Formats: sequence, structure tokens, C-alpha cells
Amino acid sequence: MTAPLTLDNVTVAYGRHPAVHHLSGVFASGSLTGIVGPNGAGKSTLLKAMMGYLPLSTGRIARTGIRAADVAYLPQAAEIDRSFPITVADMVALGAWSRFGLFGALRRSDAQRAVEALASVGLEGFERRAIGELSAGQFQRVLFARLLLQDARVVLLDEPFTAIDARTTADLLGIVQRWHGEGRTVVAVVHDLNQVRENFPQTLLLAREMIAWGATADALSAENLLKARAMAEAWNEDAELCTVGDDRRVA
Ligand SMILES: Nc1ncnc2c1ncn2[C@@H]1O[C@H](COP(=O)(O)OP(=O)(O)OP(=O)(O)O)[C@@H](O)[C@H]1O
Repeated sequence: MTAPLTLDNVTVAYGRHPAVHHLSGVFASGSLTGIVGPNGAGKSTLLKAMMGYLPLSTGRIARTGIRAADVAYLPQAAEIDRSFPITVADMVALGAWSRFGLFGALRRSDAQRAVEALASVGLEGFERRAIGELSAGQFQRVLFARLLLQDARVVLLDEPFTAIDARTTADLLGIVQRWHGEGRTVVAVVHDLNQVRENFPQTLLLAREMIAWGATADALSAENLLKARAMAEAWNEDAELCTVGDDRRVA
């Protein structure tokens, strides 16, 4: 099976402090993976590095058979500025930017798809509302509608169900399952272990270093979870980047 994203000895550091340490592995084509780990484990950092937003200190992230535009990313809600004066419809239509270009006009078919995407996340009739007026759950639905329009082969989600009620979570998990059924590769940072066990066949358990990566039941064994917790408790925030390897490539 091909792997659209391959990590080879990936280290990502802020200054000289490593947040992700010598991580290697593959996200197989069509896989649905939960990334799990304690606070500060490097989960968000890893997604940003996979998007090419952060430089690597060591190693390489290879994309195979996909272009940069084939990877969609949902940042943590806290990282999105909602004071920007934009309507729900325009926010969703932005998902099609890779087709119409930064300065191009939105095609009628994309505008129609934006309306359909909003309907499929349960927000029919919200098109003219300003994004700043929405509840956290409604806004997360809008962001999923934007991802639907983006139609990417690989979808990276950072804590998509945090601070979201049970019904919205169930609806958005339904969309994640739909993407999985369509053969897309989906990776999501998730804190709720039960959500991961019930919905994600693959898990990467991260504590700066990889603790486990594989079938969820194996990765989330009691022994691995204890190991992740012990590593988090032993973290020294002042530890410097180790000197293993100095190969710095992003493909
Ligand atoms: N912009 C930044 N500048 C400096 N250090 C950062 C920055 N962003 C994150 N870090 C540090 O990198 C480490 C990993 O952070 P990251 O946000 O990737 O963890 P996480 O696993 O996503 O945590 P959480 O579960 O709390 O969201 C932490 O020690 C954090 O303080």
C-alpha cells in the first residue's frame, strides 16, 4: 500500500528545544489515524511540520503521489481569528481556493458546492451569517464544510472535537468516517481515548518521541499509556536538541 506521507527521523524544535524527536513512520493511503499524547507531546507541532509550516531540525517528510494542495489542515480552534469580517458562505468557499486561485473568481459550481457542504454539516440557511456570530460548535461545522469543499486526499485535523457538544461531535465524526470510506487519508489529534478506540483504527501515541504507532488496541495498551505518562512527567523543558544526525530536508 502506498503512503502519501512518510516521516523519516523527523525532529522539530522551537529554538533548540525539541518538540518532536526523531520520529519515523508512515501514514498509509486511506488510513484513519488518531494522534494521542499528553499536553506538550508535540502533536500540534507534528501536524504543522507535515503542512510545511515549521522547519525540520533533522530528517525528512516525504509526500508521495500527492501535491501540497492535496493536504487539508484544520488548526486548533484557538488559533483561528474569528474577528475577521467574513460570511459563512465565503469562509466555506475559501476551501476551493486551490481551484480558483488567490485572485480568481469563485465558479458557480463552487458556490453551489459551498451551499451543499453547509447543508451536509447541518447549517442550511447560515450562508449570510458572519462567522463571529456563530457558537463554537457551529463554527467547527463551518470549518468542516470548508474541508468538504477542499476535497483533499489527505486531511489533518488538530483537536477537531474539543469543546464541542456530543451531537456536533457525532455529526463531525460521521464526516470523518465518510472521508475514510472514500479512501482519503485522515489524521486527527484527539484527547478522548474512547473516541479514538471507537473511531480510529490506527493510533500514533506520541510523547515527543514515538511511544507506539499501529493498530489502536495495541498502541493504546496500558503499558504504552503508562510509558507516555512517565515520559511527560520526566520532561525537561530546557533540554537542548540532541546532535543525532543533521540531515534537514523537507520534500
Ligand atoms: N510557537 C512555539 N514556540 C515555542 N515553543 C512552542 C511553540 N509551540 C509549541 N511549543 C512547545 O512545544 C512543545 C509541544 O507543543 P505542542 O503544541 O506541539 O504540543 P501538543 O501535544 O499539541 O499539546 P496539547 O495537547 O497541549 O495541545 C511544548 O513544550 C510547547 O510549549
